[in-house]
Amino acid sequence: MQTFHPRHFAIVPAAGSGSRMGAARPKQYLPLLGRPLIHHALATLCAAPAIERVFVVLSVDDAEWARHDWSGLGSKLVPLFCGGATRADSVLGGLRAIAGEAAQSDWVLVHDAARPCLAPWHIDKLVRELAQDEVGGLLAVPVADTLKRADEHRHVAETVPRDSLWQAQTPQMFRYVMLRRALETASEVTDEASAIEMAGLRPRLVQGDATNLKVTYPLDLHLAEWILQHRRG
Ligand SMILES: Nc1ccn([C@@H]2O[C@H](COP(=O)(O)OP(=O)(O)OP(=O)(O)O)[C@@H](O)[C@H]2O)c(=O)n1
Ligand SMILES: C[C@](O)(CO)[C@H](O)COP(=O)(O)O
Repeated sequence: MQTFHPRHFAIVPAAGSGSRMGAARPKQYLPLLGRPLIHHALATLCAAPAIERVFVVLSVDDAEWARHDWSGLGSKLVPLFCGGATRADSVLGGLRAIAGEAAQSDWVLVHDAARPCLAPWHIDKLVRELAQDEVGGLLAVPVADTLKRADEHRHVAETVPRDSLWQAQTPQMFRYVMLRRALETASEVTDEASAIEMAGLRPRLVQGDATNLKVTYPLDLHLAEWILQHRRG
């Protein structure tokens, strides 16, 4: 009997402006250890044996991609100039652009360009733990701090129980057709899992770790640099 093995594709949304970083150019192109920030996550994804192809979603008028040499990352890497106004629009644009290549039940791993410390073991764990899952899921870490909800004067209104609260990271891994349909109907979501939840499904939480941080503010660049410099293996 012939068995069908789903393939794994990566989509890397990289069409944001980095407004909270406040730099002169989008944060994905800021230098980090001598490379554009986005290079680090792309290198890890392109080197992952499980991943067939890595699609980078850039803004339609991105002028910076072509100024860098990506040839060292090999033939898996494909730029797509179809970013949208929001992260969700960019991911959906990428999914539509690869319609000819991805089969309905192939897996898609969506990973922020702004998370440069993605490691091979993050990808391996996600792919392994979700291999038999009906829905898919995401890397995440349990909340470690005590949580406060603020009132309008920035006084503590209440302490929020943190049991069962997790911080969502990327990659987030779902079947191609399920994710595309979910994003086509979802509104105002900040991650793929939210769109899947709105479709009535329950993504699985796969425990990651704090090193896979998102570079949002200037301090995060220093943290990312330190993590990459001190990483072993
Ligand atoms: N219209 C958008 C907005 C965001 N992103 C991407 O989504 C990821 C996570 O978003 P975020 O960290 O919020 O990036 P920015 O939108 O660039 O940052 P900011 O919100 O500070 O402007 C980033 O890799 C970013 O490039 C995207 O592809 N298209
Ligand atoms: C997808 C994400 O990285 C999960 O933490 C996040 O939601 C995207 O970041 P944003 O700052 O909300 O755009």
